[in-house]
Amino acid sequence: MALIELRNVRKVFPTTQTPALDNVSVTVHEGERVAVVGQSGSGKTTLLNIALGFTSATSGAVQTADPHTTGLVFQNPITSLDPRWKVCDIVREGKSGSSYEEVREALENVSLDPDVVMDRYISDISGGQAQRVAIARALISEPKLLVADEPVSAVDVLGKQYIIDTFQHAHEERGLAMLIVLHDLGVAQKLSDTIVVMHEGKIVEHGDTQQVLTHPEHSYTKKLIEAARW
Ligand SMILES: Nc1ncnc2c1ncn2[C@@H]1O[C@H](COP(=O)(O)OP(=O)(O)OP(=O)(O)O)[C@@H](O)[C@H]1O
Repeated sequence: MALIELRNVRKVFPTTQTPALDNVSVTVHEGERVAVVGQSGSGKTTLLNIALGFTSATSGAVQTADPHTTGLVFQNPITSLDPRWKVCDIVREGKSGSSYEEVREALENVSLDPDVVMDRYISDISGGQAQRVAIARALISEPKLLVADEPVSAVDVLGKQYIIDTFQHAHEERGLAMLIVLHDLGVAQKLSDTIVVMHEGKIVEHGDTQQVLTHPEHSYTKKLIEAARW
């Protein structure tokens, strides 16, 4: 069953002439992990916003994610989380009626020490820690699907590994499906079954992640892989 489906989607923002998305088709099936990669401005965030129903498509067919079974992680944890809230309240917000123990466990699952961070304000933790708090909030309700925009961008190498482990664990244990925007092809390789390569609003390559990354067909994908070696 499809959790998200975009078919031949086109998006033209009123203020710009060039389409942000041009004939884009992406499906996320139950238990499937789909990574969207491409350089800045290629349309990745627009694709997520349409998949979530936050932005409407100019044309094409869209089955949006079910908000009741979807966890969300936005691009910038510092601006997407209210700095006046405590960590424990942010995480609790992810599941109404969640207990103290559940909040502690959700923080432990992203390798944050609840004793250290629970009562801190978002303004008093690092960007990388805030990103992990956002992930704890998204996963506390054990959603079927995770939609995330650059969830590892603000974290250091170790933090990145913790997050990869958390996502992998949720996928293996309970079949978490994902639609995830990533800059880092190495992370995409570890975290996705299917990869979508975007360039200037178009999908230039789309298929099995290992196949695409080891045998890219499009020159743009080859360039991205080449650039990632540095
Ligand atoms: N609200 C908007 N109004 C007008 N143009 C927009 C709007 N949002 C995005 N765009 C344009 O659509 C194109 C795709 O933007 P989008 O944010 O989807 O790219 P992206 O791949 O997510 O980039 P990044 O990696 O920098 O987040 C860009 O040219 C951008 O300027």
